[in-house]
Amino acid sequence: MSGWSEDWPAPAKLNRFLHIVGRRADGYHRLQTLFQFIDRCDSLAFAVGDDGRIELETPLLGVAPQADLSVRAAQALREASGVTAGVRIRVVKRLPLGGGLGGGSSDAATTLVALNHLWGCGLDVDALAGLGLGLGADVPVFVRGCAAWAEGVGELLTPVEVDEPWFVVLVPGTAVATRSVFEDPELTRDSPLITIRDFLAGACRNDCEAVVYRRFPAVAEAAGWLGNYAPTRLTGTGACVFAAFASQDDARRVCAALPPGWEGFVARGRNRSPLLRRLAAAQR
Ligand SMILES: C[C@@](CO)(OP(=O)(O)O)[C@H](O)COP(=O)(O)OP(=O)(O)OC[C@H]1O[C@@H](n2ccc(N)nc2=O)[C@H](O)[C@@H]1O
Ligand SMILES: Nc1ncnc2c1ncn2[C@@H]1O[C@H](COP(=O)(O)OP(=O)(O)O)[C@@H](O)[C@H]1O
Repeated sequence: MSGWSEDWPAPAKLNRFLHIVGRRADGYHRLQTLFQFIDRCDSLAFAVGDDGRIELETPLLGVAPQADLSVRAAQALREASGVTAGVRIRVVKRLPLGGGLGGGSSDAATTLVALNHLWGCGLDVDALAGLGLGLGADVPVFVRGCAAWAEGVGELLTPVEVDEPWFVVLVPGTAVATRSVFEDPELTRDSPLITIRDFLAGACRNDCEAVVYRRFPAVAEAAGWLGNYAPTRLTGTGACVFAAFASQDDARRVCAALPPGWEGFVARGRNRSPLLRRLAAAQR
């Protein structure tokens, strides 16, 4: 086995808005959303081996190693590329599970991009994004690494450049299962299509909020508290909520005022994922 690689970042994302605009024949919901990265990341390291085994050194509580999205990504890449090498994977987890920050999807994307390089698979970014889509709807945007306007179930991506504010992100102590939100009979499923111009004019929201705030009072309470400082929105299907601020100092002041026992952090919006910079450095 070779030594451990240096760290590879797996950033979180925010859904700056999320509209549900219809449903596919297979029951999946068609969305419109804008994905932007934030500079809050899990960190992954890899030790390539020649015994063909894919192993996770850092299993998550409640997730079997074989079900971990980093392991599933490594397996998918090995099958698609035909390489016979193995790998040990180490994840320093900073992103909450079931928080709507896409941590699992981002871990999968970073594994695909890093191992494509470390194993020398030679797949191009379209092939990696295609593999990622088989693991989760949010994986392709993390593989491509550009903030994006997304349609379909999140796989039809158009890169965008939008403002990169400082955000306060609150992490209510509860995980929201994406499936349970999409199954709720009261979910809005018929939002009209909007344009990027509508988004820029502020004509957007997150259609999951009513359902999530009703079912998870702790999320509603977090949104209510942050809403006293700035317009607040749910990311994805939650549980995290966020608000934008003009400066890091403004965002820090709000975070410093969090009630005791509440969790939150300050992070900067990013149109380019730090994963792209890391890959470029590895290729130099
Ligand atoms: C809606 C988003 C927005 O970012 O929510 P978050 O998960 O980030 O909160 C994501 O696209 C979520 O993508 P992902 O987290 O990969 O969802 P999956 O695990 O594939 O979906 C879990 C279940 O939710 C339902 N589902 C998911 C996505 C979708 N567009 N329509 C659906 O109906 C399906 O029943 C699916 O089996
Ligand atoms: N490496 C991983 N990191 C986080 N969650 C994972 C991972 N692998 C599998 N999962 C599973 O995926 C679920 C959703 O993960 P996550 O991406 O954190 O939430 P969300 O999709 O709400 O942003 C988790 O609750 C967990 O069961």
